[in-house]
Amino acid sequence: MAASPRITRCRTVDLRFPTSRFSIGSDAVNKDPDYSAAYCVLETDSSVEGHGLTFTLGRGTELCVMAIEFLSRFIVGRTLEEITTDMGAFARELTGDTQFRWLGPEKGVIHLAAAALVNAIWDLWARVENKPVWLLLAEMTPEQIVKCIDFRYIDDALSPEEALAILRHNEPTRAERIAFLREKGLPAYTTSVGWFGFSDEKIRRLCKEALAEGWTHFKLKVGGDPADDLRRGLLVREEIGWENKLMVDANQKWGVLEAIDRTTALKPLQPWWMEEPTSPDDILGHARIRRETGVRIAIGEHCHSKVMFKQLMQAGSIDVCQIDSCRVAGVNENLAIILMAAKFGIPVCPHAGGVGLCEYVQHLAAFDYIWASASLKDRVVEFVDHLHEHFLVPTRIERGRYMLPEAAGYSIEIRKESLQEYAFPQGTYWASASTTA
Ligand SMILES: C[C@H](O)[C@@H](O)CC(=O)C(=O)O
Repeated sequence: MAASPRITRCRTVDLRFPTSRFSIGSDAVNKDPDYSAAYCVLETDSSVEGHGLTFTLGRGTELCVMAIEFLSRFIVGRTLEEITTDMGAFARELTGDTQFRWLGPEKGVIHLAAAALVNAIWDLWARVENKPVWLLLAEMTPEQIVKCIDFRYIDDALSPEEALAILRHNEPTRAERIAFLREKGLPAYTTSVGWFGFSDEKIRRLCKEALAEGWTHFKLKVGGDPADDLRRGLLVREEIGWENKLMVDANQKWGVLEAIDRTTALKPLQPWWMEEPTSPDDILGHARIRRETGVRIAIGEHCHSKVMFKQLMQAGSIDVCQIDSCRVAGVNENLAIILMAAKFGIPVCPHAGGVGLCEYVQHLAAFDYIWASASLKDRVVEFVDHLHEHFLVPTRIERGRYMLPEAAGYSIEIRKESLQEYAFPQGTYWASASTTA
């Protein structure tokens, strides 16, 4: 058996992509954001590399790059086998260091950096095994999966024994779900029709095009003028009808009291969910909004740890669990969240609105179906049509469904040409932009 590759170096790239000028509800990103990512490549003493990234939105990416370089000291010099023999211990080592915890714990830039590195290890592992990450997970044993999870702060909600019971219950029928996914793919929804800044005509055109492509679930940004939110929502309803699903996303725009009023005011749209109506840290606030409006609440893209998700589930704050591939510390922590959601009977509808998030999260949604929930009921994976051309294995969407990749790895390797063009600030795009500024 070939020796396990030893990680010799972690290369990092600050990537910034000038995107079409869209905007979303929260003011923080209403100023012409550029999609961006802190990207890392784990070089090894073999020909195989591991690739990972953490998504950012235009500002501060260099801080994530610095944090990745800082944390990579835990990885460089070790063999893949040393790390993957106990992935749970590795995850705790990367996120639980007594000194790094003062930069968190398990939140902020240091946690985003851990996400990029953990995901890069999974990419490397899957490449060595010559499988996509979703299949690497699918072919593990329940015991191997549980060993990837650090239960320290969640065992009051999900114990290792409970996780094992869920996995062992679903193991006998695993093969049929793998076959189904390979044939039918994962149901998805589109966010691409309803960004702020789109004219009515553009929204109508995009809705018509999406319907023709087979989309049945549509997400609209809200959080602007109340009357205009409702007007735009009714416009989308005119185009998609009432049998298709419409979700609304406020991107943390309101305080709790206003969120209750604004969510209630949008009930004529029959929203399938209201997403991020208030601060993602406000667990009790989301419970109150859910209780007082009766509208399904979706949250997760800015929830920084499994502990946040645990509390949202325990407090009755959440109807839809929107995991994000690199907001928490990568695959390991998301396995914990997905299994917790399965225990609480909460559907996982992953967030994927950014650079590489779609490419990443299809693997995690497959894990949920194969091993955790064993159901696709009320489960849709987000899709946005941004920047897939920069990836060697871009997402493949057919009739509103993700068709799973068979290429080895985590689908996150970025083309060399894109790295050369959009590395910041030395990439050819930014070099020419600064000369013309
Ligand atoms: C701004 C990003 O594209 C994205 O994260 C927006 C968002 O909130 C989403 O749900 O997607």
